[in-house]
Amino acid sequence: MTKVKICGLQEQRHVDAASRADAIGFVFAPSRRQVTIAQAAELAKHIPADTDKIGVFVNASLEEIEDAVAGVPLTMVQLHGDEPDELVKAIRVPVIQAFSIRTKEDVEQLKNSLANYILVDAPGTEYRGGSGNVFDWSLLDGAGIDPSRLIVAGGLTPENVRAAIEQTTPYMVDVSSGVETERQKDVAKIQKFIKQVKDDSMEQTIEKVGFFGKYGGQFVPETLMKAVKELEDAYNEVKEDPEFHKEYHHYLSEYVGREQPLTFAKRMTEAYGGPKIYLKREDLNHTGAHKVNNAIGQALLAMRMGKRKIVAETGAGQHGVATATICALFDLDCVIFMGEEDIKRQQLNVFRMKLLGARVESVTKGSATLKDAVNEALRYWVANVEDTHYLIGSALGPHPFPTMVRDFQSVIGVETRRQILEKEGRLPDAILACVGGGSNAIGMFYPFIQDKEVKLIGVEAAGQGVDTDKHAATLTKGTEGVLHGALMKLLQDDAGQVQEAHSISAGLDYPGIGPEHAYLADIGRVEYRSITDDEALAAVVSMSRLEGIIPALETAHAIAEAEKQAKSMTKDQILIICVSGRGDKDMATYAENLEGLS
Ligand SMILES: O=C(O)c1ccccc1NCC(=O)[C@H](O)[C@H](O)COP(=O)(O)O
Repeated sequence: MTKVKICGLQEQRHVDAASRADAIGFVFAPSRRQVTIAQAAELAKHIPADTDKIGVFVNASLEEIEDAVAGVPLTMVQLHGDEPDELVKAIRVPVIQAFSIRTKEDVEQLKNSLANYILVDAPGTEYRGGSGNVFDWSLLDGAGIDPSRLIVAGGLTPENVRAAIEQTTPYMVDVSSGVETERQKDVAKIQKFIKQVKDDSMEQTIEKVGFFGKYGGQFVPETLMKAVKELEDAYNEVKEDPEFHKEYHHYLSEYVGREQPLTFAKRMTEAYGGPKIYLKREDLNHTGAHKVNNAIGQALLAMRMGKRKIVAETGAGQHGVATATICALFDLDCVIFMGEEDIKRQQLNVFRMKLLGARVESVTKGSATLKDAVNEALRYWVANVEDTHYLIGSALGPHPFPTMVRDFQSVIGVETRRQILEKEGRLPDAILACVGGGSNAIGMFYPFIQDKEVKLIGVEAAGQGVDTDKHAATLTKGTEGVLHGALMKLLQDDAGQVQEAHSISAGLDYPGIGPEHAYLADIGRVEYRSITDDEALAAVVSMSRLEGIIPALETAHAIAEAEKQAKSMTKDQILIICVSGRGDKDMATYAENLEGLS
């Protein structure tokens, strides 16, 4: 597959956006994109170990180049000036030599280069490179350049890069200007460029606004349409705003306590007898679960929109607690809808929300669980839409909610990807996460979607068994239907009436599934399995005793499936489990169901 280099990066959020690129370029030559060695070194700390860090120079001395190679450290050097062969030979890391292409003669000349790689670019305008101009690719036709040495640059964009690859079949493509808006790097364009190169019809379908394949959309009443569109516009704006990202990451680090470790589970690894097992520790977040990653992002967005009132739903209470916490932090008015059944199961969290200043509204309609809480929260939003933001807790609801929640939760997968590369020097063989609405899972999976060698497994709640009427295994047993503003897979009867879901875990007790999961299941990129209540409870005991970590009931579903998966995996393989939350909230359920535990 053609590799991708994103050049001229100067900010952390752009490095994060390029986390799936094969190479990052730092410009040390005079340029508006110029960075110092210290700046590049700081950014390089967050670049995965297997991503090349390439320094771009124009007629620099060997000493200057060596300082940067050691200081960042750089894994390659790109020469964009008139550097002599002696310099190329003296550099101790692989060298890329850039050539401006105007004529066939220019192409002939570059063949004499002693560099490991040859970069073909349009002639510079303002500086020696990064001009944003395209050269005539047909000049390379039949030139006999070794494709394994060829890097194509010059005016590439997400729109033309596939055509460039088809025509020139290079080893790597390189872009700078084409992923910028008004001379600044643009997160969405960086991600789109990488997707276009690395794949494929799948991701292009995902990008169809508001839909994942056929799933998703905005199936909302007329009265909500204005609010949904307003939210969509506001989110599109903040996505590109460096100040917003800075603020978001500030709270993640200073308030939530990120980044969270990727812990090697030594005793689980030994006990399960298969692959090396790592745990992504979302349980260590302030408030005890992954939910807070999304709550902070959406609360900041609500304030940008001038809304200081928040409504949310909660199932297990984790999202309710996260939302109440963030509302206390930002002094926002907060009302949380929670099913009466869940209120009984999660007394401790109900009290936490109240202590934090939120109003908890009990929902008695329907099965009095998560689905009904979402219904009521949506109703409340319709009635109060002028000054209230609906802070949805999972990757559900009308567009832009599923995309927005996924993006805020992707911090899980972005960190995990970097951490496993640092620890093991390679990507894992399998990743598991529990799935209710699907927010921890999509946040974990999304940064790995293009890594086809990584098996992604979502674990649903089989309750008392998928062949009973007491389960929440939506992807195993569901059919297409609309719920809470989106087309998804649902548990429903022949008349289209939504059926009650069941799981011992309130957070998985939902009859639908986020639309992106429905799509990923259809195309086979993610495999979905299900685990019963009893299997989950057994996994709670197993993990508590093997690792000293008491998991949430939701998380326990992923752990139980990990034990099964481990049986068919080998010792040289790596498996990662997303520990979406800790078990404190479930103590009453554990005490009741694990009575007699010796
Ligand atoms: O980017 C610069 O400002 C720059 C200045 C001096 C020498 C090289 C420079 N950039 C190199 C690159 O960014 C890429 O190798 C390539 O030229 C990108 O071209 P484009 O996509 O057309 O911006």
